[in-house]
Amino acid sequence: MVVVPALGAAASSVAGLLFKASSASTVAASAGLAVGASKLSLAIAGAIKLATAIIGVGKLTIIPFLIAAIAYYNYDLFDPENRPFNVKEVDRVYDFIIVGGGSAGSVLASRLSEIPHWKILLLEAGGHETEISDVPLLSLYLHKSKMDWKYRTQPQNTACQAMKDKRCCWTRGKVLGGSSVLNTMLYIRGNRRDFDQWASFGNPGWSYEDILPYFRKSEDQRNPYLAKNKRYHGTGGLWTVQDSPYNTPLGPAFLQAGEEMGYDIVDVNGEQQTGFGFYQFNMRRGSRASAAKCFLRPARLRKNLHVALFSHTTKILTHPETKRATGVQFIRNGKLQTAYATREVILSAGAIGSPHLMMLSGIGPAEELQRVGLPLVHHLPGVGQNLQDHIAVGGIAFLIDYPISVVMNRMVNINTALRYAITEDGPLTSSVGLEAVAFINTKYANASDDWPDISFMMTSASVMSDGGSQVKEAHGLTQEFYDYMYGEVSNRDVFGVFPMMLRPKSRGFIKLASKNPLRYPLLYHNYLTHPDDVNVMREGVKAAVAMGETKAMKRFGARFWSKQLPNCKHLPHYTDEYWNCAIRQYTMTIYHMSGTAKMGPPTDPWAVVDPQLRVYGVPGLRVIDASIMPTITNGNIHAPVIMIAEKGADMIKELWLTPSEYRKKRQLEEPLELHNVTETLQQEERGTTFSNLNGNS
Ligand SMILES: Cc1cc2nc3c(=O)[nH]c(=O)nc-3n(C[C@H](O)[C@H](O)[C@H](O)COP(=O)(O)OP(=O)(O)OC[C@H]3O[C@@H](n4cnc5c(N)ncnc54)[C@H](O)[C@@H]3O)c2cc1C
Repeated sequence: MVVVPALGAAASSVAGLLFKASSASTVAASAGLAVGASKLSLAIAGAIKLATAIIGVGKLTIIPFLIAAIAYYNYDLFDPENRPFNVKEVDRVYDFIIVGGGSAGSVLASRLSEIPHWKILLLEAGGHETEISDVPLLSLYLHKSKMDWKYRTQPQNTACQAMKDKRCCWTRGKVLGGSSVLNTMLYIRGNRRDFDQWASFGNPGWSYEDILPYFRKSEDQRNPYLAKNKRYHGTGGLWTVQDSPYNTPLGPAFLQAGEEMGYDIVDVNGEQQTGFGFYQFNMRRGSRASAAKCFLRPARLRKNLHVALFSHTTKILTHPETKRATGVQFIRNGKLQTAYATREVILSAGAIGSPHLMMLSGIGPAEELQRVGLPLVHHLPGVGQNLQDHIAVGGIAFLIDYPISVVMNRMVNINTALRYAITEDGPLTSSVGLEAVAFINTKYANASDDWPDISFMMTSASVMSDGGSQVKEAHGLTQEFYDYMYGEVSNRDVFGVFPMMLRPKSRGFIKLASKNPLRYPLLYHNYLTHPDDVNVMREGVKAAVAMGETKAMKRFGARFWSKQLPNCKHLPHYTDEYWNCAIRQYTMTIYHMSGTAKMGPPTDPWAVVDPQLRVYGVPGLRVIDASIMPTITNGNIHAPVIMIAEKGADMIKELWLTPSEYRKKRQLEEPLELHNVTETLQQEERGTTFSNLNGNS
């Protein structure tokens, strides 16, 4: 907890109000406790100041009250497992330097610092997460805040035509925990074929059977029914996975709609991906379980881990002859500083940050570096290429007749704030209304493959549910577009479906804008430039609209908000031509940028890292984050990123520990469940069935 000595008037009065209103006033009557209470009061006021400074004041009037309530009722703010310490001074030399304390970087710092004789430095450009970033319903308030890098793509005419300047907003976390602090916490692992395909590209060790133990390793599955399925799920890991504590009647209805459409109800992270199911979330007791919280906090007392916040890395240092990565330069407290790594530098700066930093350090396409006047260290044409993302179409909403959906001005009030703070449930634990998921096949997918090409993200809310205050801003929609399309249905009860295209064939890229490390790179999304993507996306939209016609959804009076989009009005509604135009207007990123430093064999000229995630031609440098995906996985990518980091950490240990040290560590780590799995597999080989363990049955 950061305590800010000079209190703002609003902060003090909310903290005071809370003390008066609560039974604590009686307790505080005792002199000893009064001291503690005044410390708590200071802490509450400090938390309010910090969170409002980061997120912005006045966006939501309930915020100061909510923070005060959380700080007051939440014992874990004072728990020893609190935020990691931010080192005052960075030492000169470490064994490993990790650049970027995001999803992957948090896992790596945690796992590598398990080895007491290794000294680790974690450099993060942002600061700490706050009480407000913990609240699932409010995650959209974090977009465009100080925790967001606030990237915008270059204007292109294939997508995002309804956005300001025709530029898509690419939110990325600039905070310890990275994008895991801003994301919607959906826990989806992808499809076994994704990883088998990675292996088939020439990446041994990355097949589904190879990587499945790493998913289980980090997982702490809190749904007892799913946890029984030990082949697919782990318990006792650092990363909590739980069901949503809050659902509306629309979630179960959506599953019934799936059955009407002929799909199974499945555990989408289990045996079969195709089908409908409730989402699971990376939450712990209703609050965000960010990568920083789950992986770094348990390591905060380790002396061999130095976490340096507000440290913007500007360059990877390399040896002039061997090209070996020797350290990094970074800006902290306005000063350019240097730290050296005796073993490895690991880039975990994300799919934009990692290739950007490589190019700034002379590692990338030679002609690109020459263009901006940077000296070449190593020519690697694939750096910044192969950019992939998942897109959906925004604004697909269905009006309903009952006051049951997530309408923000009804959901966020003093009662729900107190309920969240005291009982850790209620509407504020809803991840912006996301409730259920479907993996379906359009006519372009082979249904017998169980490799669906569209995912429905079902929400009990849509763009109009907050009266145009946050979603519109986060997505960068123009005011005219919002007013024309949704003005008349602002704050009405609706549910929404985002049809997300799972395996895009279009590829974007990242270029340097300048050799100044503080200037953002140029981002080219290239969405919908491949005709197959247009076809799949269009069919996905048609399927989403059809879903609203099921009996299960009609029970609520569901009717598609069918107003024609301003740029497509000239085309007959509901035709393929109309939808082909519509998908280019409110094109919505699902924030899954990946692939910009892809893994591949030495024979692949576009590969940036080898299957051990070591950068080709630059010894001592690895990339471990979303950038290394050769192809994007079939679903939201956070769980795969955590898996990549778990596997990456293990490969580093295997290289640098002696074989006996490594074996000992693995034996200690291997959780009980893995033994059970081996046993179960042996039983299966002997002919016993698996069905009693299968969460889908
Ligand atoms: C709004 C949003 C919603 C999402 N929702 C979901 C979801 O519900 N489910 C899901 O599966 N996925 C979701 N994702 C995607 C998922 O969160 C990301 O793919 C994942 O977090 C990426 O992890 P990473 O480690 O590659 O990068 P990040 O987590 O982005 O980490 C990169 C870190 O590096 C730091 N950094 C960058 N450059 C530098 C530098 N030069 N010096 C120092 N530090 C630097 C950054 O500040 C950041 O902390 C979402 C993402 C966003 C943004």
